[in-house]
Amino acid sequence: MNTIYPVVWSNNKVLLIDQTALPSRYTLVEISRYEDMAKAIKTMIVRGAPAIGVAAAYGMYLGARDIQTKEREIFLKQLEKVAEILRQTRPTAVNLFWAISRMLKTAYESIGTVEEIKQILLQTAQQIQEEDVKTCQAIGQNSLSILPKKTEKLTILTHCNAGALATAGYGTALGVIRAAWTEGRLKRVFADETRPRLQGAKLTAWECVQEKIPVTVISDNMAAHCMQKRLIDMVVVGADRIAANGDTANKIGTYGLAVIAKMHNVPFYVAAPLSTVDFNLETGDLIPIEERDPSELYQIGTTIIYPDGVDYYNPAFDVTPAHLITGIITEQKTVKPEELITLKSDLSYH
Ligand SMILES: CSC[C@@H](O)[C@@H](O)C(=O)COP(=O)(O)O
Repeated sequence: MNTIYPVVWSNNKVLLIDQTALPSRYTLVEISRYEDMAKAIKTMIVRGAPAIGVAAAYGMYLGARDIQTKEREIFLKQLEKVAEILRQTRPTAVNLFWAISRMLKTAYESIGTVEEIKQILLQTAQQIQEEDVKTCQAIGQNSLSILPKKTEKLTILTHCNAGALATAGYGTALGVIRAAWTEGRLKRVFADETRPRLQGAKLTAWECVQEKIPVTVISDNMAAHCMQKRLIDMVVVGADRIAANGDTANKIGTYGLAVIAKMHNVPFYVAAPLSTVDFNLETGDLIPIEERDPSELYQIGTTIIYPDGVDYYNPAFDVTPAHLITGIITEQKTVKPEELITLKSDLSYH
């Protein structure tokens, strides 16, 4: 079950759950203009690769809606500008670019008046959103066959938030966890806190509490200890962009987790829709890595926690090499990273 929808189309505007306010406040932000959607993506009011894609698709419609022309060519030219602003928001999650390309392709291929094209764009954004929920549910179902075979219930560790909040609903890594919970296979989730923005502690833990899934939050540097103590049966994480060879960009800290999982023989799975695979990139070192403001590191609330005079480096993502990944769980099936290429045919929007 899942009743958390981070992006909702209602009364001609988009409502976003403000993920920067959770878990202390549950508030909705209304978005009626594409510029505000771009800002919401950049400031992480909405975040998580598939959710960013859905938000950008609605952003494209909002931008299209405000274009004041009946001339198709002028309309398409202005829509390209909307696309460019939305593309500038976050560089790593490929779902953003995938959704924008799909919306643009739809506009170019639609016949009819500008007003009719606008309506088709709204329908396409809604379709992207509906497809994503189904995709996540399929990922959850496909994961049931790869869950470690044990008579006892499983403890699964996850990093960051790849849940309903990070998708259109249900989640990818948390979709796997939801499916295992529903099947009675799950004992408990271990959620990495996920410095510096704490998506694990704030968002994954919040989602688990909503669904009454037992959750233990640990700081990131406790994961190795937990694996050494054999507290963890499996690791499952989401992805922001997967290269053709299976190298996977995900929230900073994922790579370290994969290294220690390998060291302790704990299976390490990536759960992601095919819209997160970028077959244009041969290997993970070509994936652009977002660097965010250093205040995310040195400031907790309004308190500065580092001394003056230090330098900062704040990459938001890292790349886990394919050889550390046990399998990639997609909506079609679970594959070894080197088999990912066999699923290529479905990807017409990159
Ligand atoms: C299903 S979401 C997968 C990833 O997007 C998620 O693991 C992640 O890294 C999110 O990063 P964020 O910076 O919070 O957008």
